[in-house]
This record gives sequence, C-alpha cells and structure tokens, in this order.
Amino acid sequence: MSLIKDTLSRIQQSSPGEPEFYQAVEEVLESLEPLFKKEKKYSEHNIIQRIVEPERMITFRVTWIDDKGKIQVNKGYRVQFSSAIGPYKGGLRFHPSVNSGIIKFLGFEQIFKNSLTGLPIGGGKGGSDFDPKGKSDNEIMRFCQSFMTELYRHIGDTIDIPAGDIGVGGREIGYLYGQYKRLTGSYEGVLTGKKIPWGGSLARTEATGYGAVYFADSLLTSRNDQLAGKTAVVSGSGNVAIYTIKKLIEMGATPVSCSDSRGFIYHKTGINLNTLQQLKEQGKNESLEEYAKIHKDAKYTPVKDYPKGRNPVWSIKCDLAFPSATQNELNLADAKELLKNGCILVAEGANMPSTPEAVHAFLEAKILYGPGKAANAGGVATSQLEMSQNASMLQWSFEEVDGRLRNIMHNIYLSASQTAEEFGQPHNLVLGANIAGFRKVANAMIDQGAV
Ligand SMILES: NC(=O)C1=CN([C@@H]2O[C@H](COP(=O)(O)OP(=O)(O)OC[C@H]3O[C@@H](n4cnc5c(N)ncnc54)[C@H](OP(=O)(O)O)[C@@H]3O)[C@@H](O)[C@H]2O)C=CC1
Ligand SMILES: O=C(O)CCC(=O)C(=O)O
Repeated sequence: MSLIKDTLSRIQQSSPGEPEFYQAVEEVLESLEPLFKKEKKYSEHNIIQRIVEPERMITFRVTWIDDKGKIQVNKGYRVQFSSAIGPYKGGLRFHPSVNSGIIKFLGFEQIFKNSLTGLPIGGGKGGSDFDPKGKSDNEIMRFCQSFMTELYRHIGDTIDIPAGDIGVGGREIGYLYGQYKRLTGSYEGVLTGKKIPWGGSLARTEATGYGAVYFADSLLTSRNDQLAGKTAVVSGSGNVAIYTIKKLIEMGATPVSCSDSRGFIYHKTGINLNTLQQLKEQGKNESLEEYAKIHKDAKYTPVKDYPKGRNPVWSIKCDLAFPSATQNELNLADAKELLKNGCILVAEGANMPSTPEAVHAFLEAKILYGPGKAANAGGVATSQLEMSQNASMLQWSFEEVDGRLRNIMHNIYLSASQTAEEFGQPHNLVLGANIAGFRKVANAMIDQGAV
C-alpha cells in the first residue's frame, strides 16, 4: 500500500469521524512523496506514523453557570501535537462546530506552519464547542474561568502557550489569563494575544492579516508585479479579515468585500474600514446588513440568497482573493469562478479554507497561491515575538515588531519557493511549504530518538 493510503486507513480506523483531520493529513502526505523518494531516513525512522499521532490530546468537561443561574456544560480540548522543535504553540477556538477532528486538523497544520516561521515553536491547538455569540460578558468570563481551571495544569510559558483563534480575542484571553494567575500565582507569558498593558505585544492583533498581505506582496514581487491598483476580495469580518483589509488599503489595493456567517457585503468602491470596525470589533458582532444601511452603494446578500453549494464572495470579479473566515469555505466551483474572472493570486488568511479540489485547480492554473500554513503564519510568528518580549520583560515598539513580521513573511515565502524549486515544481508552494516545514521537524525527531 502507498504511504498516503496506508496512513489514511490507519488514522481513519484509530480516529473515526474526523474528516477535516484526514483532509489535512492527506494534503501534507501528497506533498511529501517526492521527499520520501529522495531521502530514505524519514521512512526508516517511521516519521509519518509518529507525526500524525498527537503527543497528547486532552479532553475535558467545562461546567459554568449562565445568567439565569442554570448549569451549562461544554467540551474542552487541547491537542499537544508536536514538541520536536519547541513548546506547543497554537490558538484556542470557541465555536459550536468544534470537535476533536477540527482541533486535530488545526493542531496538525500548526506543526508545519510554526516550523516554517523559523522560530522554535512546536504545534498545538485547542478550544471548545462553546458559542460566545449571544452570551453576556459575565457568561463569557465564567466560561473562560472554568475552561482554564482544567487547562492550567497542562500549560506553561515553556510547555504550551495557547492564543486566540475563531471566537477568542483579547477579551477571552484576558479572562483566561486572569484565572491562570489566580490558580498558579505566576505572572508569566503563558498565553499570547494579551492586551498591551499586561504583557501583550504591539502588532499581534494586526499580525495575521498584515502577514497575509506581506506574503501576497512577496508573491507579486516575484512576478515583477505589485499590490497597488489591484482589486481584492476578502471573506470573513473578524480579526484576520479586518487587518487584511486595513493593510491592503495601506498598500494601495482596493478590498471590495467582507462576510460573516449571516451574509456578505460587496462594496465596489472599497470597504470602509471604520464602518466595518465599528460593527465588528471589541466584542461586537453586528450584522453586515447594517453596513449597507450606512453605505448606500454597497450591496448586502444574506446567506439564504446564496446559490446552493456556493460562496458568492468568490464570484466577485477581482485580481486577488484572501479567504479569511474558516475551513473549506472555497470549493472547486468557487475556484473555477475566481480563475474565470481573472484572479491571479490567492493568499489564505484562514486555515485550510480551500477544498483539495480548489487547491488543485489553483495549482494547475499556476496562479500565485499561498497556502494557509505559509500565508497566515504571521499571527503565530508574532505570538512567538510576544513570548520573547515576555521572557526578557521588555516591550518592543510597533515598528520593531511589524518590521520583524515583514521579514519573517518574506523568509517563509523564500523557504517555500526555494523548496518547491528544489523538487522541480517552482510554482507549487503547497509542496514547498509542506516539505520545508516537515523537514525541520522530522530531522529534530530523528536527532531526539524514538520518543
Ligand atoms: N486570529 C489569528 O491570529 C489567526 C487566525 N487564523 C485563522 O483565520 C480564520 C479567521 O480567524 P479569526 O479572524 O481570528 O476569527 P474571528 O472569530 O475573529 O472571525 C471569524 C470570521 O469568520 C466568520 N466565520 C466563521 N465561521 C464561519 C462559517 N462557518 N461560515 C461563514 N463565516 C464564518 C465569522 O462570522 P460570524 O462572526 O458570523 O461567525 C467571522 O466574521 C480561521 O480559519 C482561523 O483559524 C489563522 C492564523 C492566525
Ligand atoms: O498565535 C498563536 O499562537 C496561534 C495562532 C493560530 O491559532 C494559528 O496560527 O492558526
């Protein structure tokens, strides 16, 4: 049996019902085939069988009391996937769709993404099926305190350092951090994405979106092209989407869309960042319908009007696309539509937003395609810069952190593209990013013996 088939059939048997995890593993394994042909040591050390199995997966009950005094129960998760090159690092997602397969796909991606940053961080991820939408601040605080009451015993500033992801921003990190301190009595950099006055890093809030745009800039520069003057479609309207839109505007491009789980906005003359931030930031999540009430030349389309099986954000004519909401939000039909309309670049702010068929369509068309592992790595990289600042009890300026972020993104681009070239597929940054990320982790595993 082939490496891919054999591995997939084993994980499907041992971890049933985790389709997103199988999808993430299959994509990585497809990319690794040429490396395994070239270098036998990875098979000899049984790296694949080891790397697809998390070092540890913690599942726990989170009990909290709602505003009516009723006891509520959610499930909490933390996957500590790989510590080969550093402490476990990765965000927490609070969303009703969270289950073990989602957490494992995200944790698995994080191993290679974190390696690509060039920084010493291992891979982890966590979260809960708790839905922060419609909850009061007090309910969110009580949930976070209960979540941390179990999690604190598994994390630490050199062990495992969680951060934000969907549904987890500065407010949630604050409640989690407060409870960690209460339980341990220790003021340490155990979480990243903290607010600035209590240990956060300047530019961490902006980092994932800014990083995706810096990555797109490196891609365009490789073809003697530039962001200025380009039209961009962006999905999502959370942390990643907002700062993607902000940086695109700063660099002279025109972002014309944003979306959420209820609908999307098309604003041909360009998204108004102030309006978007007013509707969406600081714990607010108002409907984008409000945006179209303020900007009469913008069009709002609710999800109920979407064509079946399609995300119409990707039907807007554009040069550049930044999927920045969630996994599998862009399918083959969407990819074909983007290509038909002349899109020349896709940079993934979200984790695994394109289905495997969509990814193949982008690679076949040889457009500039930055997979999430590479294009959205600026968030976790800046989290590591936050850890460095915490460890040295210093705070760097915004310019210092942003400058480092920009360099890191360019180096990720170079590492993925040079590796793609080494394996004879210069345009294929999926292959380049996966091999470059994997090689460093796998070599560390070999050095460290059968653990
Ligand atoms: N934050 C970070 O630093 C990083 C985030 N990422 C990835 O970026 C993506 C976005 O994260 P982030 O911006 O932080 O999260 P936020 O919670 O801030 O925003 C998520 C946005 O995506 C929308 N969304 C989420 N799920 C769906 C869905 N099923 N269908 C339609 N829209 C949806 C949300 O809409 P609504 O509010 O209506 O649910 C919201 O607009 C995720 O894939 C995340 O893993 C990657 C690297 C780092
Ligand atoms: O900042 C971090 O540690 C993690 C960010 C994250 O969750 C991601 O890269 O997907």
